Amino acid sequence: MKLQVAIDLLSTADALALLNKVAEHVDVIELGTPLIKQQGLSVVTNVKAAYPDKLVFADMKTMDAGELEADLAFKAGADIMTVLATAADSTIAGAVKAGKAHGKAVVADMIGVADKAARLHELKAMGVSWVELHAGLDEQAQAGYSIEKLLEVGRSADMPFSVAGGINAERIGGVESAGATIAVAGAAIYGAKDPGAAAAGLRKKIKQLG
Ligand SMILES: O=C([C@H](O)CO)[C@H](O)[C@H](O)COP(=O)(O)O
Repeated sequence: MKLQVAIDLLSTADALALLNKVAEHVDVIELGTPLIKQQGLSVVTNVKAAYPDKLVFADMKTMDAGELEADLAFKAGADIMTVLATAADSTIAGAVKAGKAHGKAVVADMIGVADKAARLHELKAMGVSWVELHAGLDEQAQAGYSIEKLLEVGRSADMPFSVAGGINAERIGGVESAGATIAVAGAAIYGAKDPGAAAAGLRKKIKQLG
C-alpha cells in the first residue's frame, strides 16, 4: 500500500516547508482543494518542480467542465487529479478523456455519494483510474464518525481504491486490511508536532503490515 500525504495548508511556502520534512516518507503528494483555491494551480507547478520524482495529486474536486479542469491540472504538472463522483457522467468522461490525452490518472472522489457500491461500478465502466473512498473534514467532525463505513465499501470493491478520512496510526491497519492501494493522511501528518516522525511512523506501520 502506498502512502499519500494530503496537504491542507494554505500557502505554497508552508506546503514546501512541510514537504521538506515528510516527502522522503511518502509516495504521493496531494495538494489539497483549499490550497489550490488559495494559491491557484501555480502550487502544483511549484511542488512538481521541487519533487519531480514524486507523484503529484491535484485535489481539484471537479464538478463541471471535466475535460477543461483536468487539462488545466495536468498542464500545471499534476500526475493525478480528482473529479467528484457526484458529478454528471459527462463531466467524469471529460476528465477521463483529458487523462488519456496526457497519459495521467483521474481519480473519482466518492465524497458525499449515498450509494457508493452502485456508483463505484459506474465509475469503473467510465474508466477512472481508481476511486477515493472519502469522508471529508466536515463529515469527520460529525458525532459518531467512523471510517468503518468506507472500509466496508472497499472490501467488496472490484477496482483499485484509496481511502481518506482521518487516517492515523490507529486506523491505517484497517485500511491496509481492507485492500486499499493508497492510504491518504492529512491532519495526522501536517497537524502533528513532528510531521516527519508522523509520516515515518505511518510508513513503518505499512511496512510491518505488508
Ligand atoms: O480531501 C480532503 C478534504 O476534502 C479537504 O481538502 C483531505 O485532504 C482528506 O480528507 C485527507 O485529510 P485527513 O482527513 O485530514 O486525513
